[in-house]
Amino acid sequence: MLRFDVNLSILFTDLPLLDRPSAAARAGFDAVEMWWPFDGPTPPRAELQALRSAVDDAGVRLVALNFDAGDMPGGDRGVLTSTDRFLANVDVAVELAGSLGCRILNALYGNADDTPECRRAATANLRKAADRAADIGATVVVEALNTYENPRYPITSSKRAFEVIDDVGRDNVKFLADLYHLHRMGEDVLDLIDTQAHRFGHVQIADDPGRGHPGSGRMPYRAIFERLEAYGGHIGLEYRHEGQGAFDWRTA
Ligand SMILES: O=C(O)C(=O)CO
Repeated sequence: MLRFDVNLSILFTDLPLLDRPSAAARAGFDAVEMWWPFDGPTPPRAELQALRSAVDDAGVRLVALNFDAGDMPGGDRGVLTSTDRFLANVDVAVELAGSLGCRILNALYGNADDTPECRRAATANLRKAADRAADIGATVVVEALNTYENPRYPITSSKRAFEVIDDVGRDNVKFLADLYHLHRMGEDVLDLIDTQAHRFGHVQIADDPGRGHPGSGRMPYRAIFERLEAYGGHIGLEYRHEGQGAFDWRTA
């Protein structure tokens, strides 16, 4: 049986952050995920507690959380190679995730040049994040993004993401298979699932073109969902929906 969660950083965005968990629950979702929702790596404890309460009170489960990734609306896509900022966030993010039973933490690589120096920093910082995440039994995931919407992001294929993961060499560092980004980059997502699903730490979906709900584009979602039955983890709904809330195509 497929388990879906809704990404509250791209859906329900017509509502204030703290109202989104309960809106997701009312829409029939029991699991949520989000990009780092705070300004900066170390928000005030009161803001962290307010988010915990909003998730708990809504009766939904946080199943995935991004580490601090900078100004996402402004085009940042991670701070992994900005060592001081990334490491300042690791304890905070892991503590927040742990307090909510969240076991997936997404470390976006950042708009960094793919130089040997950046690769060394990313590898070292992912190891630190992985070792801290292991304290709560969590997995750190590495995501590939498409170049059309993320022109400065260097991890743009499953192959390059697997290289990053292999360099880190930690069992709890795995791949975030965002099928929309990968399909937009021309990857055969059906073959990827067939051959690499054992390396997936998390899956996110949207349709291509348009990044709308499954069925709004040309991706083979019937075949994708058949193959994901064996995956077992949550599938993050990370699509755009122009109306209020989240369009739940499953009930369409
Ligand atoms: O920035 C995006 O498009 C993402 O998918 C981040 O997880």
